Amino acid sequence: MPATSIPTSAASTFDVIVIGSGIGGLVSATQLAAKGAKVLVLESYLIPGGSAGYFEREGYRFDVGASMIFGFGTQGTTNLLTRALEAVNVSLETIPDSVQIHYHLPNGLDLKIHRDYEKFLQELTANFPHEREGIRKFYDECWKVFNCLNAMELLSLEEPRYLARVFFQHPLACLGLVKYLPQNVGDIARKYISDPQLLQFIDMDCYIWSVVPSDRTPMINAGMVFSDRHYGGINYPKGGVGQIAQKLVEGLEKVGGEIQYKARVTKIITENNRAVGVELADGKVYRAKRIVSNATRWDTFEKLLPPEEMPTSEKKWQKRYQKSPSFLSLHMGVKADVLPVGTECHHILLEDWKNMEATQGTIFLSIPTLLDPDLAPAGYHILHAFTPDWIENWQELSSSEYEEKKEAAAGRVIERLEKIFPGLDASLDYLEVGTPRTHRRFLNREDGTYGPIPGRKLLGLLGMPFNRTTIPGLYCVGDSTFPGQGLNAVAFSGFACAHRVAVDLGL
Ligand SMILES: NC(=O)c1ccc[n+]([C@@H]2O[C@H](COP(=O)([O-])OP(=O)(O)OC[C@H]3O[C@@H](n4cnc5c(N)ncnc54)[C@H](O)[C@@H]3O)[C@@H](O)[C@H]2O)c1
Ligand SMILES: CC(C)=CCC/C(C)=C/C=C/C(C)=C/C=C/C(C)=C/C=C/C=C(C)/C=C/C=C(C)/C=C/C=C(\C)CCC=C(C)C
Repeated sequence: MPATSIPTSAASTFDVIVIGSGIGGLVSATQLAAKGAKVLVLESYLIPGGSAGYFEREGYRFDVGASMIFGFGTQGTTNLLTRALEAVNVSLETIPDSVQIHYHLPNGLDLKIHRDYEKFLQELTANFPHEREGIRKFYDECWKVFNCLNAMELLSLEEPRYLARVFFQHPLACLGLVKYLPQNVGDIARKYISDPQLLQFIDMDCYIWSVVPSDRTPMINAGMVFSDRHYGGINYPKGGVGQIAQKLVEGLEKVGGEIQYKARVTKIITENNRAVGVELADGKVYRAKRIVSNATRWDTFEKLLPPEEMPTSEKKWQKRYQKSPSFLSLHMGVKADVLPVGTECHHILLEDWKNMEATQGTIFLSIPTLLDPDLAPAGYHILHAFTPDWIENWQELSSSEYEEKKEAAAGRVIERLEKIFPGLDASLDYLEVGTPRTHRRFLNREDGTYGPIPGRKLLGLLGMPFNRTTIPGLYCVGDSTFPGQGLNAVAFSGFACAHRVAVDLGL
């Protein structure tokens, strides 16, 4: 790779530069700053958080992405968001949700995932009484994975001394994880369950967070999600999801780290094939001993580095994993009386199983104001509906065609939601529609993707890369690293990345 010379006078030097302030980037930055590293975070947008950011309109505070948050438990080791905040002496008030999801599925299958595990099993079993034993065996096996994870300190799997230590401290838990790392949920579910509709339900229970059915969803991740929803539970941060990033930044600055906004990195600078600095859109240059990219792997290796020099390992990864769809999002403000008493915060709507993975098939709906009413004016609620969609469907349109297409698509989503909330359309006070183009523009994510998904059935999590890259000095963090999408998942990647970088820096 050709060396780029950096005028030393224009360059400031740090131990670590983190490109992007998504939760993966911020956890990594705070961990490193807390260990004494001189850290600079460069964020292209005006506020931190990335897909866990927020925006305000007419008295409403909307979460940019999903409002269903894992990782805020109080016990064990898997409550990584709680731990990340604690590490920099900050905390957040959270509001527990007693139901993870209310499913509205084909053939009248209507059920809730209760925080209470036994209550959830009872409700599922009431719908599939002939599968009573299989249901318990399957979900109990997910607990085995979770219990292994929840027994040990979660750090970098690329650090041999840590691996030796956890193996010595928790040999059975480690061997349990080694067993599950190459497995997918679907294969385990099929060991115990044969009812096709119940298997479809388990596909959906995976799809809503992994964006793929159970046979392509890693068992380790399902063990986390299917158990932690009952153990640590789903807890909403008071003030909105955006508070998580705001607090992490507060903590980062408290321990001496620095963040700059409107600082778009356009280039990772290499010298003798080693990452040594970054260049911003305004021409500024910063140097650091280590560079951590919280941009997606596609953005990192195709835009921030010369695509023609992409390492072979990345090319191979791109063959195994593809970009998931992005979303069409409707951010709505509605009159409160449209929601019947007892409405849950999160809903999934699908009318026909064959559309589960289709474009604008499954509808995800969050109503965070049921947990934190202060996010909307008195007497109103926020409804955030989103449904998978692809960038290709929204390109090459004139601005009037784009607006018309958004309006028509939003109309269809609202019409479908009327089945759960009759009168929704008439109760609308505010509506803003985002498309894959919006996600690409504001989140800086190639094609607005939600993250990587296996292009075909893979061996569980074994194919997901850790944080080091083949370019010395360059690391990746966030959802295109092990273990993938989800705030608690990218928080893990942040801990792991910081651990590996800290060891490499001798901290
Ligand atoms: N309920 C939930 O679990 C929930 C809610 C919201 C988000 N999420 C998850 O969060 C994950 C994403 O987290 P993440 O840590 O991978 O990152 P992210 O994509 O959310 O954030 C990356 C940040 O990097 C910035 N950035 C990108 N390129 C840049 C550049 N060249 N220069 C400067 N800044 C740049 C972006 O502006 C963004 O703020 C997703 O998997 C998503 O599902 C989950
Ligand atoms: C030593 C030896 C021998 C060995 C070793 C072994 C080991 C130790 C291993 C280990 C492993 C590990 C650590 C792993 C880890 C993992 C993890 C952490 C994972 C995690 C995961 C998580 C997840 C996946 C999460 C997710 C979530 C999500 C995505 C969410 C989302 C949501 C949404 C979208 C929403 C929906 C909505 C509605 C419904 C509305």
